[in-house]
Amino acid sequence: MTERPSTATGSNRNFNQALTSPLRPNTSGGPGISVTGASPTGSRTPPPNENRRSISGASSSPRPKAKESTNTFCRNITIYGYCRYQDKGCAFNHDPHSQKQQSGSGRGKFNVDSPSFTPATPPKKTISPNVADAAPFTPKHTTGNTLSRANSAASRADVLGVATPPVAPQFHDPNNGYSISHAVDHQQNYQLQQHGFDPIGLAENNAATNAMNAYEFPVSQPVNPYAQTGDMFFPQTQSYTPLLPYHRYAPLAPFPQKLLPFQRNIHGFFMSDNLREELQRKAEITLQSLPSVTSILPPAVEEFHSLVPLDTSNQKNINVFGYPSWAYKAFSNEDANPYALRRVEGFRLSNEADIRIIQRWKKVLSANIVTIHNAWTTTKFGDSSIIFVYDYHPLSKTLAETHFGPSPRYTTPRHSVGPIVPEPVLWSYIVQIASALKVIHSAGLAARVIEGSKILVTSKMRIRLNCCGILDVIHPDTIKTQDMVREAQLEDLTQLGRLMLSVACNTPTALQNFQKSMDYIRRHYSMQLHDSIYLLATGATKSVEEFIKTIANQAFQNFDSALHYEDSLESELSRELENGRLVRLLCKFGFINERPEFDHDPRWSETGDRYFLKLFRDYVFHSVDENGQPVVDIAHVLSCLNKLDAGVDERIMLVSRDSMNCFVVTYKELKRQVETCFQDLNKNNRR
Ligand SMILES: Nc1ncnc2c1ncn2[C@@H]1O[C@H](COP(=O)(O)OP(=O)(O)OP(=O)(O)O)[C@@H](O)[C@H]1O
Repeated sequence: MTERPSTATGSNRNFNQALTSPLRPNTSGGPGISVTGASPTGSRTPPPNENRRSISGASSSPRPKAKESTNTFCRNITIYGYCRYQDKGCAFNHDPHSQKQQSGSGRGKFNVDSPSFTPATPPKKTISPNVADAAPFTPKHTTGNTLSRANSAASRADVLGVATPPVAPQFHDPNNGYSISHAVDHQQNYQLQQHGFDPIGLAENNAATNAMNAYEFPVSQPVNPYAQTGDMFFPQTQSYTPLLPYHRYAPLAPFPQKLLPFQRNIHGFFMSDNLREELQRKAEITLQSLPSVTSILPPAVEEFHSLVPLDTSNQKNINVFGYPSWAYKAFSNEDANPYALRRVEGFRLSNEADIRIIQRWKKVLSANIVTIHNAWTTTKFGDSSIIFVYDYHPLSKTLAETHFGPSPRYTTPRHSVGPIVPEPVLWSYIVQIASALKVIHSAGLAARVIEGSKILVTSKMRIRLNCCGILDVIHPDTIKTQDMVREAQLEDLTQLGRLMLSVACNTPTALQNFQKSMDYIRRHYSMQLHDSIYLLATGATKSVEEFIKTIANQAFQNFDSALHYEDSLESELSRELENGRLVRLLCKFGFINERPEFDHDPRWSETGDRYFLKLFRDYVFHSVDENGQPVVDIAHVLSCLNKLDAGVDERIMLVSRDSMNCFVVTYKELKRQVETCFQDLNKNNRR
């Protein structure tokens, strides 16, 4: 479908009023310019005087005042060449000669019959040499039309994210010889009157219209295209001032593949499949539930319900806490969010004050610690248990499962004598755990859970200390004094060394033969890593601050990797940014298109502005090529929707399904129609 310029755009003002029936050609020359000639009814359009008569209900031409009747020439004669009421009581003047005299002698000095103007002195034919030094003309304001022209030429390039040079405005309609530049000028004048410099026009405009102006007057009229009064899809934000054309994609670095400037694959528009899959799996596992008939768990514990066990084995292990412990996922009644409940089985709280230390743990916030929220005792499990509430991290595994489980992440490489676990992985673990310990020790607490089974791997290289605070509640005697806390902090560092020894040697029993394990590390890793693990594991490191100084170079490396990862996530996010807007737009279309009835009007979605939106939907989704084959082109869809959302001035031609009518409209007008229709639907539904 080719885009055709409108043949008249000067009288857009009455567009909405003119659309009483979509099938009636728009003879007023509004933005929906009809290209058909005949009225659908085939009847003659009544003369204006006749119209007036039928509306007023009188049986003859309206009776003018006495003075008017003698002077005023009948308009029916001017327009139709005759007046059918001339001899039936029409009181206007029907004498063409008297009219000529009137126009010749009366109001206007110049008319079509006036002789052409001939200057008395012929103009000088030479141009002053000073003209060459005159300053070049620079337009004061950039208007939307400039943008529109560039956009129409770059329609596909826009959506493909290809930079296009500005296009010279060389539009011409060969059929009627009407230069589009005239239309553009009319349109421009109209816009200037309506939105640009006419204060009344500005005052009358609503936020939706202003939103469009953002693209016409990017510098002088910065307004928020998202701010639309009373629109639940675009909540109003005051502080945001857009200056860019929002319908164009601008990909952010880093770029995973090197493509030529004109190339763009479909993944360029959306987030990567891997990330999408990971997020979807996390969502899926978060929402997983157990059928209540098969569950032996209580239906609810305090405010938490829908408990799902997280343990992968049902063996009771008392190694860490001295009591068996179990982990469950559950949803809160209060905020509907998922949490991880840690139940310590068979524990009886002897002193209420012991549980208060959780208040101090709640304030320990670190990216490498699983945040604790609450703790209480319960008998809901048929025994006396204590429950600790933590953040839930879906799809996480413990460090022990990751490295020593049935399917470890790192295995002995074939034909290789190198280390099993890469050194950067070990440094990443060390830096992250040291960072968590720094926060905990600064708060005057000790972690006491530096164990493979109590460290969660929540994404590829991201680890968090789990179960912090539990030992402080169930064994309060071990941290009664400052010295005891200090000792526990040193023990944290020793445990870190031992854990890293095991991970580096890829066996949980590495400590049993300490010397042999250290030899392995010396052979396969750097001296810095060897020395760090040795000093930690032997208890020679006296504080976490001291330790952090010795690994500062590794901490910076880790920091740099984290920033790179953040960049790539931001790049992924930017690809989804536009999609959110487009989904909201499609939702609006869904509300409007094909609506069976609104306001007791079964034809609502087929008439007025809605008819244009229906044809636009056909243009976007139901186009066919020259062979009648459906055009399934997502770039076309994205391009159209983005331009509609931005409300650009580019024109498109919409053709009715029977091909009997076609209309030339701009995206800007369509956008206004979407807003109007949606607000109509929404006017009684402010929730
Ligand atoms: N906060 C949490 N968010 C999500 N999953 C968790 C959370 N805490 C624990 N898990 C998961 O629950 C499972 C059991 O955790 P747990 O700490 O009991 O490990 P374990 O190996 O069973 O240890 P133990 O033998 O000491 O009971 C693990 O797979 C772990 O990933």
